[in-house]
Amino acid sequence: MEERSFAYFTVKDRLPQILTKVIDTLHRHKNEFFEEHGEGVEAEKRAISFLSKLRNELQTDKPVTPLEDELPDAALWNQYLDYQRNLSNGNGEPSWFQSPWLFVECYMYRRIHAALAQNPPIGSFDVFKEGKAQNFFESQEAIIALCTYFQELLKNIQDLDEKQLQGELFKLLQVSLWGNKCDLSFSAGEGSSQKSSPLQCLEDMVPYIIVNDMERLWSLLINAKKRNTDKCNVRVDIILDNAGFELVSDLVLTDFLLSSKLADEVHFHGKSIPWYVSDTTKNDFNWTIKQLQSANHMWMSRCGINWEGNLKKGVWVYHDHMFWTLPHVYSSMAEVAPDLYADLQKSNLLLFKGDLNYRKLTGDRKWEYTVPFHQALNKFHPAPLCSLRTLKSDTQVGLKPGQGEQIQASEPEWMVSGKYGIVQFDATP
Ligand SMILES: O=P(O)(O)OC[C@H]1O[C@](O)(CO)[C@@H](O)[C@@H]1O
Ligand SMILES: [Mn+2]
Repeated sequence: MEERSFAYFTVKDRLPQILTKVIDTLHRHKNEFFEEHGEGVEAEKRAISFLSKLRNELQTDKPVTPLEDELPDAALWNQYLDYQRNLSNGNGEPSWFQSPWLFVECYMYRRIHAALAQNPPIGSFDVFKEGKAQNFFESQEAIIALCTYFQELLKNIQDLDEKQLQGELFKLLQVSLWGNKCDLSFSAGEGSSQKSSPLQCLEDMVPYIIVNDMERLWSLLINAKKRNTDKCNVRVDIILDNAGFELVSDLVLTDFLLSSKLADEVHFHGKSIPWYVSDTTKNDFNWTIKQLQSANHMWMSRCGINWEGNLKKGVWVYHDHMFWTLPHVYSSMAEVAPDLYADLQKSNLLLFKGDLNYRKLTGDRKWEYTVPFHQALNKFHPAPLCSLRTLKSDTQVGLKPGQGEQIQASEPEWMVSGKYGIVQFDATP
């Protein structure tokens, strides 16, 4: 990791802050563990000491050590660690600051998971749950605005012509894109909710979409719809990112795809363990739909009820595969998780949400800005795919010559501020 780079500051400042918050959260829940399980205080102490040790290893730049737990993915992690060691040319064990940013960040979340998973009865406690729920509640107004807009739209969706349908798709794509501003690892767990109405300022934000392939997405979807016969369903997959407002915006987008008959089934991919503070797990997914259902607002609860129905009917399917919480970049998916790769091949379109997914799609390298997206994907191509991401890390490809330099000149922080976004598509196999 380069000293004074964005990666360096993340590992030096942000990751220890996140660990401190996790420790504090466990402390605060001590009594609750006791009341729930009649025990748990010992487990909480053990987990805290494990986490303090982890924070110390990070802050004093100790070697990154193999995982010692027996969780199902431990062997794959340790193989990856071996591979990193070989890359460091026999210079011993790479330390936290000498290892790639993507790897150490993933590794930290995996160790947090181990601290809890190894300590029953608090093994399935999600240390980030509170923050995710808070983000949801603080975005209440925006969620109401979005659900209301969407339910109104559904009333006459059958009567919309192609142009109008395209316009609505573009709106909801943008809401889902900007929803990606609301993640919590970026702010080290400090609040980051959607405060204003998500639909109002879309027009003003168009200039900040620096790669905008929405037209190409539309062509793919409308052509698939026209070709569609009863026998062959159009399937869209969405690789989710953050819970809270972003998740609601993704659910609205995917409901639109079904309701407009641009798609027949949607598959969601979430994380199987708590990840990057705000990423969506199965619990968050179900919790969010339940919250909407029982909300004291007609259109919010209508959304929740419909979505529960979609899951029951099987037109919405939730998956979590351990691959999404491994450190591997996506060009190794075919080899490391061939079952997942084969499943994604059944899709007509893969939507990847968020910054971390983009880093893993592009191998998290410092590419020249003008390198084609297809090249950076490095043969990862299970199906046509699109990244919807606000820029929060210094990887960006597929720009026009001079475009990156021009933005850089007026806004040095453009790659990490979350202010710019992309809708970047690649369909070539
Ligand atoms: O939720 P997102 O969009 O994947 O963003 C998470 C991003 O925030 C960061 O944690 C900021 O460092 C990045 O590591 C990561 O890419
Ligand atoms: Mn995230």
